[in-house]
Amino acid sequence: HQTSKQSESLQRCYYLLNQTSRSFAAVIKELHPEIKDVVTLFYLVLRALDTIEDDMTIDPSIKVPLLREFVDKLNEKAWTFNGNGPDEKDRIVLVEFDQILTEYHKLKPEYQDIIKDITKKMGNGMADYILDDNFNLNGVETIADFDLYCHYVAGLVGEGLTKLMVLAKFSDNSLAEDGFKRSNSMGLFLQKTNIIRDYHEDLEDGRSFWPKEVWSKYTDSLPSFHKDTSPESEFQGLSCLNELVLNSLGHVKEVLEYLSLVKDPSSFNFCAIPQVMAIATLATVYNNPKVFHSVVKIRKGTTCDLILRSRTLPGVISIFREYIQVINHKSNVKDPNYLKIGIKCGEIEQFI
Ligand SMILES: O=C(O)CO[C@@H](C(=O)O)[C@@H](OCCCCCc1ccc2ccccc2c1)C(=O)NCCCCCc1ccc2ccccc2c1
Ligand SMILES: [Mg+2]
Ligand SMILES: [Mg+2]
Repeated sequence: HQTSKQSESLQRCYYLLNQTSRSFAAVIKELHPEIKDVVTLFYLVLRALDTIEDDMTIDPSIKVPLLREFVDKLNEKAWTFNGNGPDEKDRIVLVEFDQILTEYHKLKPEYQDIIKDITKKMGNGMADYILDDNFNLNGVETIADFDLYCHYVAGLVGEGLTKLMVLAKFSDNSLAEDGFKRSNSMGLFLQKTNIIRDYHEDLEDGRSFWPKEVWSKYTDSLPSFHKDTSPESEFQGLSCLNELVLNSLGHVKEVLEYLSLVKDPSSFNFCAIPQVMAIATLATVYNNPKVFHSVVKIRKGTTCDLILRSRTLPGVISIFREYIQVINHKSNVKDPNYLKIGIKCGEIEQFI
């Protein structure tokens, strides 16, 4: 008879999930049993790939081929990697990658194929955007680069999740019939919010994903927003930050359209909660000079309130409306993008 007890390796995978992402672990565990395991493995495989990308102690000449070939490890039975620096925060998912492989090989072939396809594209995309130690090679230069990099590391996750949910019959086929435009926006909204929020932390790690096409309008050197605390430099930094928030708001319409098409309640919560955290984070970082000196996070109490209110689409929409208002009211009339941000907020209010 079928025992309900999870295998040792599956239990270990849930341990690895909890160790590497409190926020996503909480929402993934909410999912229906039919897709909870495959989404957990999808997360762990991509987090392992990202742990290679994020590790600045791995030389680019090693890292680039490792990223491009990572997808081939999914054909192995027990591959592991111990080459991360000692301080790399999620190194455990690579050290214990054999546990993930054991469970990955038990998945239905069509689930394995979705994970493999996304992993291959993401690994090559990350490799295309590797910086060497003095910010050269092909960093994120233009706004098109910004969108493409975020497509590789987050938009593709949305695409893969949509394919998994449609295959498992937890979402309308219509989510997979827009060329994954809305799925892409789900990832870009989250990733762009993180990139804006992580300005200081990323520069400390020796990297940045803020597009040069934007920041070069406000400074000759991106670290100046942190180093130069003069009012003039702070004003330039805030104008740059606010322009990136404006760019991120361009995804809100498609995010809300996507959420309106997710029918299964557990899948809705899984999709809605990260987006609601993101709009709250965007409103908090908007016009906020603390971003240049620390990672600005939303308060714990706010998080609990947001989770409770985002169980239904009207609840999610009311949260977005509220934070769009916050951004509008925080706007500085001297900000070069003052009018554009007012228009964008107005457009979103019309739409919702
Ligand atoms: O190192 C870190 O802790 C942060 O790394 C960031 C970075 O390095 O840029 C960065 O790493 C990106 C590369 C690995 C992606 C791993 C991932 C994340 C969330 C998932 C959720 C469900 C299933 C699979 C998932 C896979 C990162 O984690 N950014 C957070 C935003 C990515 C959101 C992905 C995403 C996209 C669409 C979604 C739609 C619905 C629900 C969740 C969604 C989640
Ligand atoms: Mg990362
Ligand atoms: Mg990364």
